[in-house]
Amino acid sequence: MERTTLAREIIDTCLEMTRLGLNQGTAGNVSVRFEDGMLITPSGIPYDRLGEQQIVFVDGKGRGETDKIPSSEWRFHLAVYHTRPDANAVIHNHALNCTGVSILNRPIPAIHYMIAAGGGDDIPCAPYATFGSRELSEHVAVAMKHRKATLLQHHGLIAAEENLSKALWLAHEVEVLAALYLKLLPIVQPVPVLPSDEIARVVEKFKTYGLRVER
Ligand SMILES: C[C@H](O)[C@@H](O)[C@@H](O)C(=O)COP(=O)(O)O
Ligand SMILES: [Zn+2]
Repeated sequence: MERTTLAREIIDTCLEMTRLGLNQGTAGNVSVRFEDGMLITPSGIPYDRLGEQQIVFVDGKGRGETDKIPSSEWRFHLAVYHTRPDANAVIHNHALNCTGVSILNRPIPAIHYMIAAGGGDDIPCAPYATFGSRELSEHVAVAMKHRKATLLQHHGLIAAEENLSKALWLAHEVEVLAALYLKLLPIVQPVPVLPSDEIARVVEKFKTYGLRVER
């Protein structure tokens, strides 16, 4: 797809993320895989002021464009593309419930079968490191090796998928799971979870979900 079209899709995704209540202010960032690197939102610019020309290209080695400042989190976006060949879009936000669980420094367990949308039986929580740091990108690479989404301790969420609309859908699903988990925690501990073999079954079913008639 052409660069300007992808840049527009990135901006529309950012605006929709805010409309859905998944983010606030200039928090968060969005990218898509492009050529040997990625197109990514610039740092610190409100989404409703973004134009296509402000979206930044960063190559696979982390070299950006001289006249633009890429998101401070370009390192972890690149780390996800390196770690997950299936990912073409990465979304980061500070969704309230995801961030709440991240502060507790725990993964979201298999409280509902939709956990499988993240590729396994939990949404992990990558250890804290300063925003924008190489250390944070290394934690993200580990957490995302076997998952499509991870919490970032004391920070927020990352979701990666084959395209932007699926990545946004996943970010929304994880936020719903995080909200459910936070509601249940004061009522019952430990919160009941589904067994791993059931989640593995659902992960498999999701690979063809909506693509063929179930028999
Ligand atoms: C301090 C930043 O807001 C940090 O939280 C970063 O992770 C973020 O979400 C937005 O930073 P950019 O505007 O640099 O993408
Ligand atoms: Zn952030």
